[in-house]
Amino acid sequence: MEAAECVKVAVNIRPLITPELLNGCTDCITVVPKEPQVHIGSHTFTYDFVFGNAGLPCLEIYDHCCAPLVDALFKGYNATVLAYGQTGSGKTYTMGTNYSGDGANCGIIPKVMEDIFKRVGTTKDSTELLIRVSFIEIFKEEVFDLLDSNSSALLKNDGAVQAKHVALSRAPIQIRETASGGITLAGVTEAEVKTKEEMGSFLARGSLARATGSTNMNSQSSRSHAIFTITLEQKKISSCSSTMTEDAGEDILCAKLHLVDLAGSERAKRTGADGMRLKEGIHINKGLLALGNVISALGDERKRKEGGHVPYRDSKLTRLLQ
Ligand SMILES: Nc1ncnc2c1ncn2[C@@H]1O[C@H](COP(=O)(O)OP(=O)(O)OP(=O)(O)O)[C@@H](O)[C@H]1O
Repeated sequence: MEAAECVKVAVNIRPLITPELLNGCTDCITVVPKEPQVHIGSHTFTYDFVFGNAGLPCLEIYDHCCAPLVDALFKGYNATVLAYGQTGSGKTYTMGTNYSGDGANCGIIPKVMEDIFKRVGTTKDSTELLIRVSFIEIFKEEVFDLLDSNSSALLKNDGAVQAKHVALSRAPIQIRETASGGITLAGVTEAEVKTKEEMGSFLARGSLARATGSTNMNSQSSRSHAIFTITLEQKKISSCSSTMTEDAGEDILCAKLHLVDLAGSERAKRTGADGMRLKEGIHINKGLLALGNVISALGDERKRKEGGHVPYRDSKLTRLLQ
């Protein structure tokens, strides 16, 4: 992959929602026709893609931004999709991390699942595949396992309210560094899945267990960064001559796709947050600042060439995505 292709930035403009229309809000973003460019007041911003409003149709986000990453996953490349934006801007909706398994959600993760299992169907005669998922959240700088089996047992009986309680009372997971410098999460659930439905059930279970709360700007605001990780291990079946082995020079090809729904950046004045919500907001903004610093350090070609410091250790979010 060319360096210039390593990071792509797309903006997805959501329509005004009912409470905003009732408050007399109007669109403040103008999309430049046929260009990936938007105007906000006197400022102009250019991205790789613009979806929604007068840009490309929202339904095409997956095809333009994520299908190439799923393709790369099957070729052994790691990739990350991050949804970043102000609280209430539509990150959870876009990623599909409010998945309930009823098929109504057309967010990015449900489409990734569909695409992966379509591809599995076409390679199963030549390749043995092992697919695992984990789903964690970083809430107030602590990492929690959204697929913790204790919470799933309670979920069956008591529904969402109980799930929220369990999510908050669980023991946090420790981040460990391996001898080779890799990052692992001690004891995190890594569930093996064989079908799209099975993967969907883990997404739905974790979505329900995630910490949410109400603020002035979003009645169902995510108070945590959520990371749904799909790990794909491929081993060629020896009787077949697979191009995979020739490409990678390895018998087993392993790659991860991280799908991240970040908590929204907030201004306490506008969210009306105080007490616990305010403390959550401070942690959220700190994590997002650390992420921004890491991305700028990586994006600075001169610093990168000089082997400049990348501040991964400034937050759990950046350590995990390291
Ligand atoms: N593309 C869209 N079309 C229609 N409604 C949308 C769209 N995107 C978001 N919404 C609606 O906007 C509201 C806020 O969306 P969402 O909860 O996804 O925001 P968020 O960025 O995840 O917020 P937070 O950071 O507070 O968690 C929800 O009611 C959601 O249903």
